[in-house]
Parts: sequence; structure tokens; C-alpha cells
Amino acid sequence: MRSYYPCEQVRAAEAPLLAALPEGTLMRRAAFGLARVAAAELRSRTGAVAGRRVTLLVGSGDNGGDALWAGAFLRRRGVAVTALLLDPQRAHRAGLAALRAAGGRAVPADPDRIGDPDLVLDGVVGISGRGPLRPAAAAVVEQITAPIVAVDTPSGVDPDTGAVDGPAVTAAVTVTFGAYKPVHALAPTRCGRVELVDIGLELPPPCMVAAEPAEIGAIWPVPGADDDKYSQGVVGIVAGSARFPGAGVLCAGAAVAATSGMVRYAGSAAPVVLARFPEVVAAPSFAEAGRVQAWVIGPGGGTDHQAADTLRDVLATDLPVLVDADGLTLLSRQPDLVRGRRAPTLLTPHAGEFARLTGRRPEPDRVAAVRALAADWRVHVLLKGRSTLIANPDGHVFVNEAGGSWAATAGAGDVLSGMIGALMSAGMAPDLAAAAGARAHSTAADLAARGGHDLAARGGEPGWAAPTSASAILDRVPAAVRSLRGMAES
Ligand SMILES: NC(=O)C1=CN([C@@H]2O[C@H](COP(=O)(O)OP(=O)(O)OC[C@H]3O[C@@H](n4cnc5c(N)ncnc54)[C@H](O)[C@@H]3O)[C@@H](O)[C@H]2O)[C@H](O)CC1
Ligand SMILES: [K+]
Repeated sequence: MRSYYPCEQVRAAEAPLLAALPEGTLMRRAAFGLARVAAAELRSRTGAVAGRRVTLLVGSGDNGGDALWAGAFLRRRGVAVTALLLDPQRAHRAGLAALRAAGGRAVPADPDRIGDPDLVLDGVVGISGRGPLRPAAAAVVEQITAPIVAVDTPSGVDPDTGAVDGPAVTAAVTVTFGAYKPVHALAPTRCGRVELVDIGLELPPPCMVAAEPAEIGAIWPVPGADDDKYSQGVVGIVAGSARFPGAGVLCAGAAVAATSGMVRYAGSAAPVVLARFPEVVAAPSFAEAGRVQAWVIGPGGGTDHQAADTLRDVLATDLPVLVDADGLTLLSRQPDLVRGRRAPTLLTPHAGEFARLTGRRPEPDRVAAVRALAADWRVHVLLKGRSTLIANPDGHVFVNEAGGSWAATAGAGDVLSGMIGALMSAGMAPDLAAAAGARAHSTAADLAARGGHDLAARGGEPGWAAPTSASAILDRVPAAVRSLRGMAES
């Protein structure tokens, strides 16, 4: 599991070390790791380190200090280093002295003095940064064409929420120190590749965790010697209708693809679902469906009285229930249907459905927003997005950074719900099932976009991708599960 910590927890963890260690030790530890990553970037991008040019953007705090010390370490490897000081009077004194002693240059920041660097280190602000870049820093950053290595966090991006509301750095790499911060999972397009430098922090339980793909692969339910079609979990799907059968096909099909358990479908789209997936056991209504271990309700189900009555009947069971799409719209009108429900309940809203449930959109602090809904309604909540967040009623948050936006296509949510419902019926807790399903879903979307080339299997070299569809994602679910299980085995 990769753990993420809010800035104030990182600062609190730094404090005893700062007090115990000689002045500047922690910063030099961080800067040495930063210089090592920067040198590796130079080598991989330009074929050499010595003789290359690096420009430092230096703010007024310790983030700038990290950059200055890293500049001094790079100087010792023959790199030409120029520091642009955004606030010369307040630049980190010891770092500036170290850079100059190593033969580096330091000048007041000016867009005309960026030079032609091979790499830029963004040491404008780190965990004390709030809001967008200020004008002087923004004027310089917008002129930079070289790849940027962000020091700790990309400046101008909120380190705790990943929110961007003005000029901000877009980094190719972010080198963070001591602990991952939420921004590293919530703003992946701003952070680029994230590298962690250990500086010896002792940390409390994290605010958010990301399950590694191999961990998801290791817990994915597969049939054992004593299993039969019932013992692996039976999931019931209430989705789609005779008029709009598509969501029923995608949701039931995804449940079929995700595990070996049995899938029951209940609804008027039964003939169309069966035509596509004959292994589904279909009934024309919820009342006529057989026994299941978990229900999925909502995708394409409509919001009329009959749909509302079925939602009430499903939630009146003592089974785990996943409510998605139209089911969430109905729930926003009758929250009491889940409040106080004792059986596990998982809601899977996108930002708009979240606003319908709570009366406000989840931005800018999506982690706090999803945690609050889960705690207030005593449910599990999966908030969809490039970085999908999953909160349980006790405040634990999983994050799944999709690595791309290929799943942003009509019907992909129906596929996700079917996958998660199958995992819930196999006995997984709703938040773990949601985290596992979200990871497999984003893996399937990436495979579908790349025509089946598995990046992980091919060592991650870039393969070109193209827009894809929910049906194509559904078709890649088995390959995605194989990829995750393969990582667990390797
Ligand atoms: N303490 C240590 O030994 C280590 C610290 N690490 C690094 O320190 C930074 C955090 O440094 P801090 O001095 O607290 O603040 P910043 O450098 O992040 O910010 C400086 C200063 O910038 C101003 N500011 C705030 N927002 C903006 C903005 N949007 N634009 C411009 N300027 C802004 C504000 O006045 C801040 O005080 C941490 O990130 C690490 O890089 C090492 O990691 C470990 C050792
Ligand atoms: K920074």
C-alpha cells in the first residue's frame, strides 16, 4: 500500500528530527536525493550529466533551500547551475552559500534569464504553498520549455487537495521527501512521475492509501478446489430496461467477466442481456430473482415510481448493496432509504451525482468531501474521477489514480459497478471491492485504449493509445485481471 499524509502531519513528523539533528541535515538529505534523481533525468534525457545546464527556481522558504542545495550537489558533478531567486532577500541563506561555493550562479528571477537549460528544478514553494503561483513566479514558469522536476510538490498546486485555481507548475517528475502528500495521487498530470526520498520520518497512520496493483492481484477471488458456481458469490444486477437495455448488458457482462461467481439479472432487459451473456440467470423483476449475496442497482434503471419501489425493496434486504447512476438520483430524493441501514452500502457517484446527494460538488478538497459523506450517511462512497476516491464510514480512504482518462466514456460506469458488485458478492468489504474494481477497471480501460498491449508486461514503454468504449473496456476485463494477478505472482 502506498500511504499519503497531509502536510501538517508531515511537518509534525519533521519537527523532532529537525530538533534532534544538526542544522540543515534533513534538508541536505532531501537535496542529495533530489540531486540524484535530477542527474538521472539528465542522463536519460541528454545522455550525460557533466556539462549539462540546470536552472533552479528558488522561492523564499525551505523548498527553495532544497533546490539550492541540490544545485550545489549537481555543480560537484560538473553541471552548470543557475539559480533564479524570486525573493533574493529571503532566499535560503545556507543553500545559497553552498551553491555559490560550488561555483553556481544566483541572479534575481527574470523570464529573460532562464537561459537554455536541459532541466529546471521547481523550488518555488512546497508544503507551505497556498494558491496559484504569484505573478513573478508565474511569469518565469510560463516561459519554461525544458522539463521540470518539482521539488516536493509542483508549485501552485494545493499540496493537500491537488486543486489548481491559477498558474501552476506542470512537472515531468516530482521528487518528494519523507512521505507522499495527497497532491501526488490527486494531481497526477501536474506531478508527473513521483519519486520518494526517504529522510527518516516516523509517520502516524496515513490519511489515504493506494493499493498497489500486485496487492489487488493477490486478493482477486479465483475458484478453488472446493468451489462451485454458488460458493464464489452470486451477484444480482438490477440495471437497464427493455427500452434502455445497454446498461443492463454492460453491468451484468462486467460482473460475469470479473469473477467466476454466478450472475443474476433482474429486469425487463432480460432477453437482451441473455442474448449477449447466456451464462446470466435472468428474471423479469427483482421480486422473481433468486438468492444472491450482493445487489447492484441503478445503472440505466430510470427514476420512475417503479424504479423507486425496486430501490426500496433492494435496500430493505440485509445484503450488501451498490447504488449507482439513476439509483443515486432516487436516493438523493430519499436519503433515509440508506441512513441507518445496517448492511454494507456502497454509493458510486461521479461529481455531479455527489452534488445531487449532498447539495454541493466535492471540489476543491475531494478527500474531505468523500470522507464527510461516508461518515454522515454511514456508507461507503466511491467518488469517480481520474483519481478515484473510496471512503468507508470510519474515515479510511483508498485512492486509485487511473493513469489516464480512457474510462471517461459512456457506459464505463456501468462496467465498473458490475465488477465491484461481483467482488462484493465474493465477500470483499465494499471499500476494498471498490478499490480493487477501480484498479482493474482502469487497467482494462488502458488495455482497451492500447489495443491490448499490457504496459506492465512490456516494462512500461509508451504504447500509443486511442479513444475506446465501454464495450471494449468490458472485453478487456479478463486481461486486466490477468495482468494484476501476474504482478502478484512476479
Ligand atoms: N524543514 C526542513 O529541514 C526540510 C524541509 N523540506 C522542504 O521544506 C519545504 C517547506 O518549506 P517552508 O519553508 O515551510 O515553505 P515553502 O518553501 O513551501 O514556501 C515558502 C514560502 O512561499 C510563500 N508562498 C506560499 N504560497 C505561495 C505561492 N502560491 N506562490 C509563491 N510563494 C508562495 C510563503 O510565504 C511560504 O512560506 C518542503 O516542501 C520541502 O521542500 C524538506 O523536504 C525536508 C527538510
Ligand atoms: K515545488
